Amino acid sequence: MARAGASPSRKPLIAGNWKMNLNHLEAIALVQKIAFSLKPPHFEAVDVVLLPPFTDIRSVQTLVDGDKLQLRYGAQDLSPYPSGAYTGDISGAMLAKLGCTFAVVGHSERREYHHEDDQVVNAKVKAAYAHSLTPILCVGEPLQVREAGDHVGHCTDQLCAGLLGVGEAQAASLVVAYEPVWAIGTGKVATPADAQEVCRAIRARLAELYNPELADGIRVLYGGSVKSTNAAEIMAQADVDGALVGGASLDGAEFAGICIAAAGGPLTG
Ligand SMILES: O=C[C@H](O)COP(=O)(O)O
Repeated sequence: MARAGASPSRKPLIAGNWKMNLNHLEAIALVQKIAFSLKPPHFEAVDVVLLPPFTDIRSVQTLVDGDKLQLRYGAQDLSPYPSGAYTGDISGAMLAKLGCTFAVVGHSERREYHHEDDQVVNAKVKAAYAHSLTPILCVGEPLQVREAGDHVGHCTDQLCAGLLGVGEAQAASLVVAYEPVWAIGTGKVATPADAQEVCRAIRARLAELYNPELADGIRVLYGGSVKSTNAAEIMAQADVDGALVGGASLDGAEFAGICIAAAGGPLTG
């Protein structure tokens, strides 16, 4: 969807974070359904990124390569380390070899359940760049921070910490996702104005960290209970360039509906 004032480099992006759902056979079925539901003009208008569990990535790669699908894919996390004795971890190099082009970093579920602090998030951002993966850097406030009115500062502080030591050349390809923790998986979607307030503040902080032109080209997504029925109004906001979708990305028709909304609506003619 062409949004007034948005830089052309901010092509809308819809990313489906499957979280810990779907085995590799279920993954194949979902990718086929999404691919069937979207047509070439949609892909001209929106970038569609799938973020399966690690165990599904090879299957997704085979399908995307074999059927020449215009879908991109990536990982939900990566190790901050390049290789070695880190049991259970997956390196950026392994993901790049599987054709991944994106990696989520700093999702609130990693911060909460795996105790990932800003330093770890920053190391993972750098690990992603080291392997030519685009980090989708997640920031977002818990409910008590929102209720105290400190949500903007909380998110921009997380942004700065995540980008410590990241230079302009790398930051130019960054994707940021604003996900208020209270809106994730709860059905409590932020209002379009809530999303715009924080996404605009994120862009303003990026302009301070780097420069206004670079900030104007960076995609800032909203995430939290996005569905096909609310996607268009959220993405109509000036500083919201797409969505990081959780639950609704597990339903092929629903996820395709979100992508179509981001592409400007159903095809005509
Ligand atoms: O990564 C995705 C977000 O956590 C949003 O999840 P949700 O769409 O289920 O609320």
